[in-house]
Amino acid sequence: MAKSRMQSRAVEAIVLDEDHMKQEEAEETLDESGDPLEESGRTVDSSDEEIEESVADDIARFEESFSGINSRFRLINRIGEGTFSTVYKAEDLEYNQYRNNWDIDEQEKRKWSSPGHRRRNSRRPHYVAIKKIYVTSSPMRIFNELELLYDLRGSDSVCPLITAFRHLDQVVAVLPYFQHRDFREYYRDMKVPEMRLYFRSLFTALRHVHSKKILHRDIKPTNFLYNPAQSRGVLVDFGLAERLGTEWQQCACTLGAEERSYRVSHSVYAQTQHRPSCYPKNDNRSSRRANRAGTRGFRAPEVLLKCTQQNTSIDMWSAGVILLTLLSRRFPFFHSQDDIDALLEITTIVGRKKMKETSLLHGQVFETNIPTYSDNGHSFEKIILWCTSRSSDKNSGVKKELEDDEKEAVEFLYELLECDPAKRITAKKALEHPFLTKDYEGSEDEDDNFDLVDV
Ligand SMILES: Nc1ncnc2c1ncn2[C@@H]1O[C@H](COP(=O)(O)OP(=O)(O)OP(=O)(O)O)[C@@H](O)[C@H]1O
Repeated sequence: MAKSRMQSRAVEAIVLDEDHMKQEEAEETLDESGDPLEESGRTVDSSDEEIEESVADDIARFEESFSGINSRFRLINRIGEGTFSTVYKAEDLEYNQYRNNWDIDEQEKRKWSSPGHRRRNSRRPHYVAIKKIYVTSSPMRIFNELELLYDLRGSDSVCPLITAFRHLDQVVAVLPYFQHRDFREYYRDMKVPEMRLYFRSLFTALRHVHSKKILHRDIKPTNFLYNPAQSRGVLVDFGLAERLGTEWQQCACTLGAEERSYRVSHSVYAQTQHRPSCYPKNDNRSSRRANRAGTRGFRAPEVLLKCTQQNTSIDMWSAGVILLTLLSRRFPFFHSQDDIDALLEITTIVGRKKMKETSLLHGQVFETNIPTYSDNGHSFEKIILWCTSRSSDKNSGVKKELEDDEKEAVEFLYELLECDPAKRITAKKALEHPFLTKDYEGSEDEDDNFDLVDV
């Protein structure tokens, strides 16, 4: 009888011993995920294509250093290189020895095949993605990723963990290989009806993740492997994901409106409002600490403002940045060097007034002496028209407008790129939004069977 890998192998394979745990002290503290421009994000779909010599050398080194990997997998190519890992495509040589509940395609085929055929072992090659997590990652971080992936099993839209192995200090995670197209190949010409399909798939994944009270924290195109031909994508890379409520400390954003405004009106900031901006010479307050992990350009305002009670809505903001990218045909849309830059980029759009309000919401003060920021910012309609070279011509008096379906997309965009996390749309509600329900006959996906918790 075939064994299920998750039950029989992963658990015994991942033994992060005490010595290994101690390495945590030497942990790298990198919390910035890959640059959206620099990531390779390539997927090579034909399995036996010529590979570069440097890739072949890299594969040979990996096979040599990870004893036994050759007997289980035939490494084919390097398909991704991120900040925390290198991902290889490989053929699973032991496929027929296990129960492969994760293999939806195979299960679908078996469902329709004759009983005799069903008993026979599958002869076609089965591909997996082997994620070699860099040894500089802390054992806790690796364990966290594997544990969350295990908790998220059972959803079509989250790339499941098949198994994982450790050899000395090297950990590899084995995932089903998901054929997808590189975002850079289609973001310039994706039509609005295709965007509806893309986001239906993305929010189905996020609804599942959020229903388990997990924040992904790194939503960006390269972490959502989308196959336009199947209108289906899967979420990958839970390396920065965390459970809701991890290391929370009270932030002003969760106070009632009355209490918050009382605190603001009695703050040091309020007392210095009528004087020119001044700052204490020796400020002995400890600086605020909050999880800022994520990728530049995709971080929500509350992450940049170091909110200490971040929740699943940070992923909805990042999804909004993807929609803005698709509508504006600009990738990456935001290209900040640091958090201050990132806040200023958002301020350019939402305006100075909104950014001040958003900052106060989290007990922070936003001041800028850059004169070009307007108080009210610019509408997304205007920005999209600018970005797609459709600005109105003042001389000829021709006023350009967005197409009707783009206007619907923009309405949805405002719900995603809402600065106040409490008002931002949830994944569950997003799937009920007219932008995503239009022309869509009910949902048949298995994710509907999960207990949903509105967060
Ligand atoms: N299951 C999979 N099937 C196909 N390709 C995959 C799979 N998992 C990962 N990849 C490819 O590898 C790339 C890197 O994977 P992943 O994001 O998990 O690594 P990472 O080191 O955490 O990356 P980053 O620094 O971008 O966050 C992906 O963008 C994708 O192109």
